[in-house]
Amino acid sequence: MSEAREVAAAGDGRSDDGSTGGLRLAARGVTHGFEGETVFADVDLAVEPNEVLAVVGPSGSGKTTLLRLLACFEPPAAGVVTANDREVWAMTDEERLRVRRRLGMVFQHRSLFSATVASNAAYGLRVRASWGERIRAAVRGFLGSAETPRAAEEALRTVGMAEKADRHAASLSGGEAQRVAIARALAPEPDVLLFDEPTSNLDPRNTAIVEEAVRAARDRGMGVCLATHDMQQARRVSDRTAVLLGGEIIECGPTAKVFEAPTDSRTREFLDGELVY
Ligand SMILES: Nc1ncnc2c1ncn2[C@@H]1O[C@H](COP(=O)(O)OP(=O)(O)OP(=O)(O)O)[C@@H](O)[C@H]1O
Repeated sequence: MSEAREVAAAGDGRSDDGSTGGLRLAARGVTHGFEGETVFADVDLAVEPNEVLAVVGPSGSGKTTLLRLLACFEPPAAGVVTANDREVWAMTDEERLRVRRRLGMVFQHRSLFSATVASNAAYGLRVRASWGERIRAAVRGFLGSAETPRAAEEALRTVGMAEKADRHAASLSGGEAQRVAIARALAPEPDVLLFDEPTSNLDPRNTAIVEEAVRAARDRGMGVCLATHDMQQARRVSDRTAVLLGGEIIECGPTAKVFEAPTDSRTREFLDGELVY
């Protein structure tokens, strides 16, 4: 069976000719916690193609934990995570890996590799390349970053880091490293982006650059799940907002509606900064 057919048979959203359709990632009745303590229970949430979904909530409410479950890092304690309606933890390791390769992720404790900016940005492209491409690239010196693939270059340009492509990652400021981590996630054109506080280290100008990159990714058809405690950021970039509070999603809907006419009184209090957890 060809790889395209195998993938189509796995039902992860790629069509028979190998082209990609959208990927819908969802948590269904998900409960998770640590050391006997429940962080959240019975969470339902889906990241649709072509949308930015913001997950907002106070520190410690479980935003990172939820993103890690959607990223298939670990199975939930209860409930299921699905990719195009297939339970990811019922898939074979190979099928799940294919789903993960369709995700672009930036987590708070991101770490760049000890290599140049260009090599970091090209990482996802190297991982996704077929063995034949990898061998040809290695022969051309691509793996040693002698050449930056166009998609990596483009992603670096998107976050304003193209001029620093030859710099070593260790020499970057925190904000620059953050932007390179974002370029690394964007370069392979994933179907879904999972961004955990992607602008926490950035000044207003660079925050605006990243927010524009998020909108552009959405406009190219990607689904973006953005965890943030910056309410104004959620308002500026997201199409839908989910409020994670007190161990549950208390509200999820169009961003304008959540901000202007929330159905749960705790949402209003949280947005107004009156609810302290
Ligand atoms: N690996 C772990 N082991 C034990 N407890 C954990 C682990 N990861 C997270 N927690 C706990 O789970 C809860 C939720 O953490 P999480 O990082 O998901 O919250 P968050 O909403 O992303 O917070 P922040 O906005 O501060 O990043 C916290 O109480 C945290 O201490």
